[in-house]
Amino acid sequence: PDEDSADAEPQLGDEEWTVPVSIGTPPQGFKLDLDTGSSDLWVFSTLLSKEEVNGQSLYDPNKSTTAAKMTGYTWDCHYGDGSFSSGYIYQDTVTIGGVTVAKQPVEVAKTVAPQFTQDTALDGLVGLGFWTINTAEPKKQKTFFENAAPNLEKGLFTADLKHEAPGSYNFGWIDENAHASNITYADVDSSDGYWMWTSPGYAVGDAKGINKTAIRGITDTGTTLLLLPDDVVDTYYGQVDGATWAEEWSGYVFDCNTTVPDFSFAVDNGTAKVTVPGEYLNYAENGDGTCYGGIQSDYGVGFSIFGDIAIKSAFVVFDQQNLKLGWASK
Ligand SMILES: O=C(CNCCc1c[nH]c2ccccc12)Nc1scc(-c2ccccc2)c1C(=O)NCc1ccccc1
Repeated sequence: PDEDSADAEPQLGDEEWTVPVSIGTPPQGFKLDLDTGSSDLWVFSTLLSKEEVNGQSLYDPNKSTTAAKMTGYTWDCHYGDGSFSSGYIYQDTVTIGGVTVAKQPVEVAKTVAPQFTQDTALDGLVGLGFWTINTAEPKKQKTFFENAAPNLEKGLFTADLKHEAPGSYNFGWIDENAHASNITYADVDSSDGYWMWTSPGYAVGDAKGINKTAIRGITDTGTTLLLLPDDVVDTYYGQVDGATWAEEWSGYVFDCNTTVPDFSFAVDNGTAKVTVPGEYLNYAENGDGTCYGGIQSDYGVGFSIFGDIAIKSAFVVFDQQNLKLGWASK
């Protein structure tokens, strides 16, 4: 049934993907970033001061006959890049990819960080992590997916992001035409509120065997890059001619003409693996002839982050019912 599918438009050179979301009655339309690394659904709103808005669409609860203020409720998000957003909460009807949730907590922004004001490509986020890291006070609220799941055929959603091309998210079903290989599943540990799993190892370039080292990390559509443990990062860049850690860019950079090797990570006992093409790992030009790597260190995070660069290299199943994460090539 293809009614439960949302097209994801790539923005800003694959920095993020947004999907069309409608909120309220009559429906107000927004471009929201589906984010498996957080659990708040928040949107730019008419409560924001003019200086904090830069063309984004603003949700106006007063114009929605189905909006109901959650009196006394607030929310307050802070992200690892130092960005933040906060405000009040209304319940309203939310539709994404043909799936509608009535009375979904919609966190309306009263304050947003400059990073969001400057990001004209998005009007907010749809958290698709677990409710345990939702920031609503005095009581945490469920995500759009957690509220929708009971009415879906299967308690799962899939991400099929593509390199510099529209991708798609499906809710409740797996599109067998969207993936080439069998789907290999890993166990999910949701105790920290993330889609946390452990890859048994990795390989650089076309190396046949894998370096058996556990990489514990989250699968996070809201983070652009692939943040990995220092030993893995050093081994990878050891095979990139001229790559160095540059203070001024606070990350690994290399000459833009450098041929960058693929990076593969294993799934399950290493039977299956996902290969990130070298092309995706030359992430951005710094403007001085050097390019910024798509693989960087996860130092200070506490776990690794399999961000968009990894996700767009595969067809990914987020199975909330069975706490499994499925990876397939496409
Ligand atoms: O927050 C999310 C997912 N939502 C992002 C929403 C968002 C935040 N600015 C945005 C800007 C545009 C669109 C979405 C977002 N994932 C996680 S789990 C742990 C960390 C973390 C903790 C400590 C240190 C580092 C990361 C992050 C993190 O901060 N990622 C973003 C990032 C990671 C690295 C560099 C930049 C950003």
